[in-house]
Amino acid sequence: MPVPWCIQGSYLAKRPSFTLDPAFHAGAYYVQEASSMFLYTVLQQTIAEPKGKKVLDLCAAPGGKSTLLASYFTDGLVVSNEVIKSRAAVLVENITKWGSDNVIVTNNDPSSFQSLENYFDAIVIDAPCSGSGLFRRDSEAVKEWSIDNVNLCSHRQQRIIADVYASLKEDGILIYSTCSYSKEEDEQLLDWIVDEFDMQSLPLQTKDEWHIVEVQSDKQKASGYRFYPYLLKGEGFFIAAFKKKHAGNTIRYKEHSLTKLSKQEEQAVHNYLPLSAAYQFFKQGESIKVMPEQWIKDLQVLAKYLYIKKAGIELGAIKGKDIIPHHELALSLLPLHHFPTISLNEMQALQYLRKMKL
Ligand SMILES: C[S@@+](CC[C@H](N)C(=O)[O-])C[C@H]1O[C@@H](n2cnc3c(N)ncnc32)[C@H](O)[C@@H]1O
Repeated sequence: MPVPWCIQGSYLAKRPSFTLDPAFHAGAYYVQEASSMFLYTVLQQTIAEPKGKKVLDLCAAPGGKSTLLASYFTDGLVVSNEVIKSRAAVLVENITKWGSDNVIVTNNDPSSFQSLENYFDAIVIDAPCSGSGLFRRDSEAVKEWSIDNVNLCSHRQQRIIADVYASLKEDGILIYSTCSYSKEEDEQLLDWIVDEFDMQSLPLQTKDEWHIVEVQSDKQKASGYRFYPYLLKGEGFFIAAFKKKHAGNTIRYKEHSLTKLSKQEEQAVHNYLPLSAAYQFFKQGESIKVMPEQWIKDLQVLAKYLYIKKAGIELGAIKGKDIIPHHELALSLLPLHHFPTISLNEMQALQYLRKMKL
């Protein structure tokens, strides 16, 4: 059954064992909660032309929103950031499986983005929150809830937004969401955004049959959208969108240079993977990576200010005359038609994944 507010989403009749599905390991789909997928509708209504846009997913692990963004901004650049190191590793795994070549994963505190003034066309902040929206399915969330934690989360959310505000361009879109029902993290936070910054709330269109509840912030300055599990098929969720009214300073970004391939290496790699001129190869240590050429300059800028965990697709390494391919290449969405393929049944695919002999 389709998720009504996201064309790519489907409800499953029952939860299968994903770990026993080779397609799951290949990144053919990503398992995520239906309410969160409303992000797709928000994007459609606020960024009708995704081509060439740069978007930051600031609180990205484990990667649900980032996979959705990568599929929406196929001709754009997605910077997928997670501050917690262990969670950033899971994010890298999920983005690798998804296979998009236009995602850069970073592992930074939101304050690191302050130097990138006027840089992003859109920022998604799926904020760390007190989690009351998950009470129905997660008994731990009930035990951990306290009013002190709600206040702590609200202050943290303010700090996070303040940290990245400068990096949003004029007319840039800020999408803010939580999985909390607390007004301190939702409606009151929206008022705080309008009071504190040059931001205009963007009302969204919803269909009556979706049963999403539109709310006004306490001071009536902004619209927000609440998802209640007793009204729709999805968990508790809150989302709102804003547009930045005026630009900050225009600055010249510094760049970190990438290691280019030698002519010989370039030729060997091109023979192995004949991609069009729209792609550029570069080296990181022994590994050869590839990214759309149009984002290479941005990668150089981002590498100057941020800790890059992953950029583009890892092709493999050159060993003498051979190219030793990396598994990431097989998981990628790059055109790989010229490689020989063999068909496996489900059992063989699982055996392969368990590193057993076929
Ligand atoms: C709601 S989760 C994000 C879920 C993710 N967007 C998805 O769709 O899969 C919030 C994330 O914020 C991260 N986080 C925690 N403290 C943070 C902080 N101070 N600044 C930025 N992110 C933080 C958490 O580690 C967590 O990964």
